[in-house]
Amino acid sequence: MENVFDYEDIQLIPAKCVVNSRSECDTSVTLGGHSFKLPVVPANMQTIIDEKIATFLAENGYFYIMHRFQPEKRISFVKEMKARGLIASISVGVKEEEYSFVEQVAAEELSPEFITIDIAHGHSNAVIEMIKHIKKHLPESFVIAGNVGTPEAVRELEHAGADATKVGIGPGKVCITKIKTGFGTGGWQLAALRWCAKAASKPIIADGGIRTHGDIAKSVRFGASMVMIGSLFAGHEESPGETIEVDGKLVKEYFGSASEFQKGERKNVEGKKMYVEHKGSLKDTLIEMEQDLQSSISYAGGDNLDAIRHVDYVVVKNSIFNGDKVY
Ligand SMILES: NC(=O)C1=CN([C@@H]2O[C@H](COP(=O)(O)OP(=O)(O)OC[C@H]3O[C@@H](n4cnc5c(N)ncnc54)[C@H](OP(=O)(O)O)[C@@H]3O)[C@@H](O)[C@H]2O)C=CC1
Ligand SMILES: Nc1nc2c(ncn2[C@@H]2O[C@H](COP(=O)(O)O)[C@@H](O)[C@H]2O)c(=O)[nH]1
Repeated sequence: MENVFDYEDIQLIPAKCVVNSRSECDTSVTLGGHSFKLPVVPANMQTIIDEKIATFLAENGYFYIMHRFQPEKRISFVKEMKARGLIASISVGVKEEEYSFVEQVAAEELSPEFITIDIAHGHSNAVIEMIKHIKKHLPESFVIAGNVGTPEAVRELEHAGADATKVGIGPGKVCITKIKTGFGTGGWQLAALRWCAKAASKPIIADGGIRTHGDIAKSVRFGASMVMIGSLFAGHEESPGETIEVDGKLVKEYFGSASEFQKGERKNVEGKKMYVEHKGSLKDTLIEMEQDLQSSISYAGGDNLDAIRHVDYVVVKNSIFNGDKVY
């Protein structure tokens, strides 16, 4: 790994515009045979998504991945989505009970369109075995496996049958893995994405570290088919996190899936809780993301996401914000 950089160190270089209006630019992406409005998916975390948000996203053409932290609700969730003609997209872990869960889903002939294997250290036999188990019992489901941070891991999970891999160990806003373990892609997530994408033969989902809408375009440039985002989606009216008032201002909680708040105990804690400013409706953020990405496409000199994948870039070490606050 010779070139190490992160989102804030990169600027994409504009190419001649070919559209008359940014509204001509198409931000849609295809994953698993389905087309989605944006290459963006809210993180499968309990303070980011719930059944109501998942339904809203599916009804409006956005990709979603439901979290796995209320395991008893997953079967009824899949049934409900199927009954409404919506895509079913759920998460699983790798513990013993998840094997029988997959078998139960198969026995009920539910076959969710997407299943994400969601663990911290995805380059493991536990994930490889779970990929094989899902592919055996639910061959129609598109399997996303992660998280990983190396080309070896991407290749191994793809070889085991994963249809996409999720890249990002430790770059998350509420992540403390890098501090507690010394490992991960925190601080060089964009370079890690590039490194992994070069090895991938299937789609890659960039996960964690997105702080601005421009970072979505940068992820696409460096090989992401889809971008998973937590903190930017926290704090909306609809967000499941608790709302509290601090100094007369409304804020909402956002906590890590490996935090004590998720786990209910202080064991192997690798996540923390923060409060984010209350920021209006999720719908408005999605619209703004789409407009900003349309603008990115126009700067890339094209009219769809593919244009971004081919633009030049410069590395401007830690200087692009020029002392400005991000927002
Ligand atoms: N993207 C990221 O950087 C990170 C994300 N997370 C998120 O936190 C949640 C909980 O993750 P996770 O703890 O993996 O899930 P689980 O608590 O479901 O653990 C999954 C299994 O993997 C084992 N395990 C966990 N970490 C390791 C490790 N480093 N080495 C070997 N075995 C391990 C666990 O056993 P045992 O607990 O006994 O070790 C358990 O059997 C997930 O949603 C995950 O995405 C967590 C950390 C980093
Ligand atoms: N190390 C940890 N990473 C976590 C935890 N909970 C979630 N995550 C990861 O963060 C991203 C979201 O990142 P953001 O920068 O957009 O906020 C999420 O998708 C997970 O991969 C955790 O407890 N510890």
